[in-house]
Amino acid sequence: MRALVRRPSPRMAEGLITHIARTPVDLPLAQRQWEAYVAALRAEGWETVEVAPADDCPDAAFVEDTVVVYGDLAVISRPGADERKPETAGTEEALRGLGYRIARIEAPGTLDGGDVLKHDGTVWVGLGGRTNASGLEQLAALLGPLGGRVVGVPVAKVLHLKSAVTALPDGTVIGYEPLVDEPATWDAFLPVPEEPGAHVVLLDDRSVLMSANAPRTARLFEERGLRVVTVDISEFEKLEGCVTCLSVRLRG
Ligand SMILES: NC(=O)NCCC[C@H](N)C(=O)O
Repeated sequence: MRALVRRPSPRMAEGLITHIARTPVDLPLAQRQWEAYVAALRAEGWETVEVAPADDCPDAAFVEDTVVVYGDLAVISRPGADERKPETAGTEEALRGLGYRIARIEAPGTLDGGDVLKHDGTVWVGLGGRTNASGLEQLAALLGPLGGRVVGVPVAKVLHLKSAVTALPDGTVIGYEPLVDEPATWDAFLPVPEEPGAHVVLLDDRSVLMSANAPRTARLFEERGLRVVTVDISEFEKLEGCVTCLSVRLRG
């Protein structure tokens, strides 16, 4: 099991914000938090592969947004924010080097990986923020032959679909309800009591990685029989990032 990561840019403090107010980022702390995030993945058995740094791109650490990986296919994204478009070249190079087939979202399509939630053959794509209808249609055409069924979901209250919802190993979709546009999209929707609790990275079929900033949600997951690993990512949360954005898991 491998995961792509990308170290934070020295310009990270200039990262984009859309829905929250800017508060100063502590860069040395962000760098330590990133190292600890990578160490947590490794401790859980994930080999981490670093995408070449993109130091001129303040948001480069949010590597998830640059690609959607499905089976042996890497769909290189076309980020909705122009500032982030140069981030994709390094991701493409890394995945080509790992042997993935490469496809690309082309203009006028835009799509951020953070808008794409996959579970068991269904691929929900958030529309309204960084991803547009053309990006969704292109992704659907690329994943359809591989068995991926793409479903559009409105996103207006937060940056990305996965800023609102993610899925537990059993497919239960979790979200902090005030920020979820249409909770009824999912049959198995579980509201969580804290905003940073809405994001999990699946480590294996009974373990999740989540922000240290959501202790009540962590207890809720433990009561459901999950093992919870926490990381402090406060400096990334100041830029609307969450645990999912900092890696791309490669399961193939
Ligand atoms: N997948 C994600 O949720 N990515 C977070 C990206 C945050 C970054 N500051 C941005 O606005 O693009």
